[in-house]
Amino acid sequence: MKVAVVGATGYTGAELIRLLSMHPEVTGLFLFSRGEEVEVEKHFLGLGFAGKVKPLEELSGFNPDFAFLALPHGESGRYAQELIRRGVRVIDLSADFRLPLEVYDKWYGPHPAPELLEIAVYGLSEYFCEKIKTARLIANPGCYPTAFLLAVLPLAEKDLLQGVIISDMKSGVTGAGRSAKREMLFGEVAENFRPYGVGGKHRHLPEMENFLNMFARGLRVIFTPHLVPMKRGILGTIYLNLTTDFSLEELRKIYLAKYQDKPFIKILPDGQLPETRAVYGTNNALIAVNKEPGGMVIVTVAIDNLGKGAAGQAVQNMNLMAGLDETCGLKNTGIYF
Ligand SMILES: NC(=O)C1=CN([C@@H]2O[C@H](COP(=O)(O)OP(=O)(O)OC[C@H]3O[C@@H](n4cnc5c(N)ncnc54)[C@H](OP(=O)(O)O)[C@@H]3O)[C@@H](O)[C@H]2O)C=CC1
Ligand SMILES: CC(=O)N[C@@H](CCC(=O)OP(=O)(O)O)C(=O)O
Repeated sequence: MKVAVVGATGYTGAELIRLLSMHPEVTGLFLFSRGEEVEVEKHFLGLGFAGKVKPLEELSGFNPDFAFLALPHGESGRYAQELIRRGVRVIDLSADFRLPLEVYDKWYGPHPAPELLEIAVYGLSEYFCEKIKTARLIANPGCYPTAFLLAVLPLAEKDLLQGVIISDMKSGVTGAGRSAKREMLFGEVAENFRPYGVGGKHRHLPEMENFLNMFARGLRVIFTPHLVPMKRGILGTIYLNLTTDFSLEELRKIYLAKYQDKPFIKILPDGQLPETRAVYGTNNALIAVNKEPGGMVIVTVAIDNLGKGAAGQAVQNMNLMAGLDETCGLKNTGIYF
């Protein structure tokens, strides 16, 4: 397969290069970004891929089987238009095709390609697998919503939840992208731990609620993200109220049954809890289910924001679209220490 990565000089771009250059079915990997043509090694010394990053203008003369858009919101939509018109299947890592138009406009501003929204499929691989297989345009989910939805949907889809869901999440700094921002400087982030977007202000809240509402009605989400002084990883602690009392054993059985044939989702046994180093570099999600004495369920979840939260899930979606095993090129990609 010939595959293009557009926005190859960013963090998710780098992770896509790492994964796609090792992928057994990718025979041609073509990289594009703003600026002059340069060797990949000039951007990412040691990444081990010997190609060049070409200027974005050259994308117009090129028809790959798949194009990954690793661009900022608003930019992706414009490139998707042109690629879809030429018959290229597109996996967009930005938020451009994740939400209904009126919700997108409210949180992100005017939509760059609203006419494509009707063909976009939300790329949460474990839940929309059949639609993903035949899709021309994938809206790859946000990192926090991926962790949240994987942790909550097994109970939501059985109508076992009520009231407010508290979603307390922490992310490493690569989640914020590679462009220079004062609040992401080493001096601001190192040995520091801070919340942000508190009080319903984070743009991943509507994404969580929109897809949660497809499976269960009447639930409200309180989402508080935090920035942790580490490079990659997301840890979520999610507090849930049940409609009926279930034992911990019964709850675990629901999760195990739901994800039994899902190779990237691991439900941890009693006594084990997720941690970010255990998913570093992988496409895995680790989930643990627990209950506190008052009856609330506490689901903890760990993913790599650049893995299952972005590039890993994007490659999983390409595998599904290409009719390959979904784990193709995604096994053994992690690092522990
Ligand atoms: N980082 C993460 O963990 C996650 C990111 N995402 C989403 O994936 C997308 C990429 O994220 P990430 O890799 O972190 O972002 P980065 O900021 O690290 O990289 C962005 C890329 O887009 C290019 N770019 C920036 N502005 C423009 C523009 N106006 N026109 C064309 N190209 C442009 C950059 O090129 P240049 O080198 O020229 O600046 C770079 O190649 C974003 O939409 C992000 O929200 C989704 C899930 C998780
Ligand atoms: C640490 C950090 O800043 N994280 C990002 C989320 C990144 C992500 O998943 O992405 P999308 O932008 O594609 O929705 C944030 O909070 O905005």
